[in-house]
Amino acid sequence: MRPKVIGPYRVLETLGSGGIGTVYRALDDRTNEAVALKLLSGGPAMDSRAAKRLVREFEALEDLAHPNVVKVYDTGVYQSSPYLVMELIEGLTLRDYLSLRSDQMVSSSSGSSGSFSGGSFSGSGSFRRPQAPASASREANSEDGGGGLFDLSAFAEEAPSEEMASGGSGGMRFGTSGSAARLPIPVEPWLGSDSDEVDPLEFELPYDVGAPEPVPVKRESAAKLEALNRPERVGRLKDALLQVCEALAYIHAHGLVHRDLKPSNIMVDEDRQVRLMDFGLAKFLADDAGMTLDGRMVGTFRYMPPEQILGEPLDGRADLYSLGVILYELMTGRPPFDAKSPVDLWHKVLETEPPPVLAINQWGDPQLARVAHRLIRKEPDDRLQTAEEVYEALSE
Ligand SMILES: Nc1ncnc2c1ncn2[C@@H]1O[C@H](COP(=O)(O)OP(=O)(O)OP(=O)(O)O)[C@@H](O)[C@H]1O
Repeated sequence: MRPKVIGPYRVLETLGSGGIGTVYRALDDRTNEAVALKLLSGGPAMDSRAAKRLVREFEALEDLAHPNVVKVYDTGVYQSSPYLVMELIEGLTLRDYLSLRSDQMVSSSSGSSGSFSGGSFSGSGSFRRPQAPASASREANSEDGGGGLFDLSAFAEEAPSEEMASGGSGGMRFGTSGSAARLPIPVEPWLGSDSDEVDPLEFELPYDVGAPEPVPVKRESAAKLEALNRPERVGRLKDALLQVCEALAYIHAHGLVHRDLKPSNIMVDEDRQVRLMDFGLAKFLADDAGMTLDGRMVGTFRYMPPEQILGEPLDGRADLYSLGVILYELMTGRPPFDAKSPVDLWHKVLETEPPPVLAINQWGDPQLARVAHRLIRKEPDDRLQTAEEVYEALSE
């Protein structure tokens, strides 16, 4: 049941639940300021592990101050569960933001000003946040029993694009898990079954991405490609990525690696300002390792670089790999590697090359495609090396 009061904060509504807790919209009774309060809510077996994660999240965040990094204000303990108070972001996750049509944007420019409009806002102008389908992560978590080596939620928790398209043109799923409702946000039908089979060798790429896989690549339908390649959407994508690069450059300069970069951890507010969220997995490079202290692997498998899968030491280039996966996905509507089990996925990530972005989306922006492929290289040394370099490559 939702608490009414947590410390000096009055809980107003549930914003959503993630792998380690629930986020509430709350009011600071002392200042009357609206905040986001993340309350840790793991089961008994998860308590100490989750508590450590939250404390780490807070420690990593408390001294950070950057316009593209969510601000942490306070922390505390409520009924034996730690909580974290942060800046309330009225906005959308990057994926949902990019699925807005241009007529839902007040300004259709690709610059950094403008705001959302249309069905995505309530009458008061405040924003109703789409809920990541959390059921998969919760189920996967319980399969793991909370005590295994791997957190299976990491495999399932990032909603595949199909989730977005599941409502067809009727709308997008909202609400907490188990109580999904519909709000009238039309969603781009990116994915579906009507794809062409295309031999990747037919394509001449404007850059070297290594030998393409000798398997047919499913090219998306013209309608889906048109939606993905709308110039206004591509402009929004580039603008958001540049801001993510600024945030990453900042946290990397502070010796932090995010470790769990994914579209749901990137939010865009009404002014198109991007915030990097959820530093629960960030750790100082000094005590870096692929596992948490108690030997549990953390992170979201789909966005995990090979070195993280292998439990090797990580640096900022691990986040750049994740950024590459995000970019690949947002350009093609599908992840570079997909599989039904973590083991199959790891095998693919470690051993195989993904289809070239432009083989799936032949009208995709070649510059963005090039950046994506330069980020998802298996060897960290072969990638663009810093967030600044990515910023430059995106600005060319
Ligand atoms: N500061 C914030 N302001 C507004 N909404 C937030 C804030 N932090 C989190 N949320 C929203 O609350 C929901 C749950 O967030 P949470 O970080 O717990 O989970 P997650 O990022 O979806 O998954 P995980 O924590 O497992 O990576 C998400 O929909 C997220 O967008």
